[in-house]
Amino acid sequence: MLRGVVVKAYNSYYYVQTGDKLTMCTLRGRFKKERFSLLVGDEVEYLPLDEGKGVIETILPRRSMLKRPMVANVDQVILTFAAASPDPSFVIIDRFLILAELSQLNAQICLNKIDLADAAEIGQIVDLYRKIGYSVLETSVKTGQGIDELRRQLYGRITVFAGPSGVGKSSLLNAVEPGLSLVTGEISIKIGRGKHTTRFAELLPLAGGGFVVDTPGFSFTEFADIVPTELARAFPEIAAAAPACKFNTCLHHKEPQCAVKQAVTDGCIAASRYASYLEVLSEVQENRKGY
Ligand SMILES: Nc1nc2c(ncn2[C@@H]2O[C@H](COP(=O)(O)OP(=O)(O)OP(=O)(O)O)[C@@H](O)[C@H]2O)c(=O)[nH]1
Ligand SMILES: [Zn+2]
Repeated sequence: MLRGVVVKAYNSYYYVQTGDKLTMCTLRGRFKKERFSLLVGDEVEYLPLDEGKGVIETILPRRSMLKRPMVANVDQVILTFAAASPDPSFVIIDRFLILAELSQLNAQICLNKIDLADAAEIGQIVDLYRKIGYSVLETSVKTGQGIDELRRQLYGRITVFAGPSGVGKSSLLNAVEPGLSLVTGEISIKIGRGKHTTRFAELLPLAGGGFVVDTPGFSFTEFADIVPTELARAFPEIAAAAPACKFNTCLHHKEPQCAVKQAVTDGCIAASRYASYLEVLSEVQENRKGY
């Protein structure tokens, strides 16, 4: 029996990667009776047959599951932004972070095109997010800065790259591993019914082990599903301050004796983060009125 990771599901075959070998597997019949849905990212044990074929006998327990796209065992999302061209925006960074947090993904920030930016300005952004507890990697495909570190972050893990269009996601991946081309495109961060992608996710294996999820039009669970009182959970520093609010249903907006608003006044919570929180809160509240 061999062990591997399902990298692609197509025409009732599961393509299982073991080292640099790809095996075209079918699923043992009993799984079909159980209506078990095997996902890209699942770890399996299979019996190898002739001609690069095999039969999947065991599915190992899942560590995590991302719903849209359906991928098992995603270890991290690398939220990529540009230090310039397009200019970074706090609210866009925060929107991506909210979506990652609500999908319970371990989020890292990558600030690319660092060669184009003013160091002091970028330092402010980097410090703000590091203080909250996010890891921020500064990279440049042009000068090679941070590429080795990014490569180390990817090895041995299943990673989703996300971020606005044109920030350099494909370029970064190509710098990490020449020849690997990611089908990218802007994530839908619109409110309401998002676009559905019909193409299934696929895992791209990296030479040093680990995989990158190739997901065109990738969208996290959308804001539409959020209950207003749960939004604060997507902001680690707001969630940390909230227990000291007078009301346990506090939305940190108009309520009196709000510890979050106090922390913003004291400078403990960044004003830009609180502004992003309020912006998304009002969208979430507006959205729920339609139901
Ligand atoms: N100066 C500079 N330019 C970069 C860097 N990384 C990428 N670029 C350029 O930025 C442009 C966009 O890069 P892509 O890799 O296509 O961006 P993407 O995020 O994959 O874009 P989508 O496919 O639209 O999601 C290209 O012209 C790249 O050459 C960098 O570190 N520095
Ligand atoms: Zn409050």
